[in-house]
Amino acid sequence: MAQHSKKFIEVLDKAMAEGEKMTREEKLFTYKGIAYPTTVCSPEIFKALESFKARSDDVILAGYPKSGTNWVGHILTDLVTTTAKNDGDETNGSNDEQQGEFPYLEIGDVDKYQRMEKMPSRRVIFTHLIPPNLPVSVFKNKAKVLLLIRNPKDVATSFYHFSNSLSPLPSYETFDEFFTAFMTGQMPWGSYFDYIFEWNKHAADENVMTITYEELKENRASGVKRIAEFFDLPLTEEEIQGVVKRSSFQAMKDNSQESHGAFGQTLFRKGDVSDWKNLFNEDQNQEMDKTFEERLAGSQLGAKLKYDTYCKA
Ligand SMILES: Nc1ncnc2c1ncn2[C@@H]1O[C@H](COP(=O)(O)OS(=O)(=O)O)[C@@H](OP(=O)(O)O)[C@H]1O
Repeated sequence: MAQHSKKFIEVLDKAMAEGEKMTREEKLFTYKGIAYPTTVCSPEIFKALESFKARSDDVILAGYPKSGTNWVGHILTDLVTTTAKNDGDETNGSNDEQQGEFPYLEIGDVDKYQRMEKMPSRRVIFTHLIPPNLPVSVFKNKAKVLLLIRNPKDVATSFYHFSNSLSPLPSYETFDEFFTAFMTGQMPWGSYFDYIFEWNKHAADENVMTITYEELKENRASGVKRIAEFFDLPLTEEEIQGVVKRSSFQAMKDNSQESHGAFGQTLFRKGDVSDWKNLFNEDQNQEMDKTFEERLAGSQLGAKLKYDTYCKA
């Protein structure tokens, strides 16, 4: 099944071609104190985004870059599309394929949000944004949000390799150089610690469900079932197993040329837990452990991340 497709590949191919021609300094711009890639975001889009009207039946996925958003986005799209087909409705679920929109909310053009008003329910929407930068209607209209989080050492590892393979992002000579940027929040979409800190304020909301990359790796079937229940998507056991099968790392990687084009070769890298052990040195481990302890250790999301299990050797 082609979950993404033409529009998705078109946006990414264009970004990669533009990125090739840019200097390091040109690749990011800052909006309200947070950096974003120039090739896919702009201050004009952020202004237009304020007018976006969320619906209570929207299916929203929130995750910091490199947390596995394409993976869980694929699961969500598959769940919504399967439910819609059962209802005899072939028009919703795969926004991108059928509606021609890029699934990440903050990526697109200034007219995107007007077009989205015409899209039938249920719309599947991904975002890397923190709650204060989301349109107010998301919380006001009680849209359901699935919050995806991943242990910070693997997020940093994935982001480092991604930055060095993808032309729209600034690259780094050494992991140490990247690590400094990551720890000081000089990253596209800002600091991961700020991200968790801000989302933690909504972790107890009844319309927000949190899932971790690691628990999904541990037991995909159980995670898929929980997600389907949260969004009231009534699939049969057989249909759930189909979604589980189609969302394995290997299945998605094998389908990546069709789903993500050239970008897929960079995106589907390892899909593992603990790859940070191949990159972090002792000083970097200590520094991140300390920052986690100071910023997130006592919080609800901090506990969900199971830092000691996943980030300590
Ligand atoms: N099916 C499946 N199973 C497990 N892991 C998967 C899967 N699909 C993608 N991935 C991994 O998710 C990481 C990319 O995260 P994102 O999709 O959020 O990246 S992006 O910010 O949107 O570019 C990236 O992690 P790393 O491999 O550690 O770099 C992908 O490999």
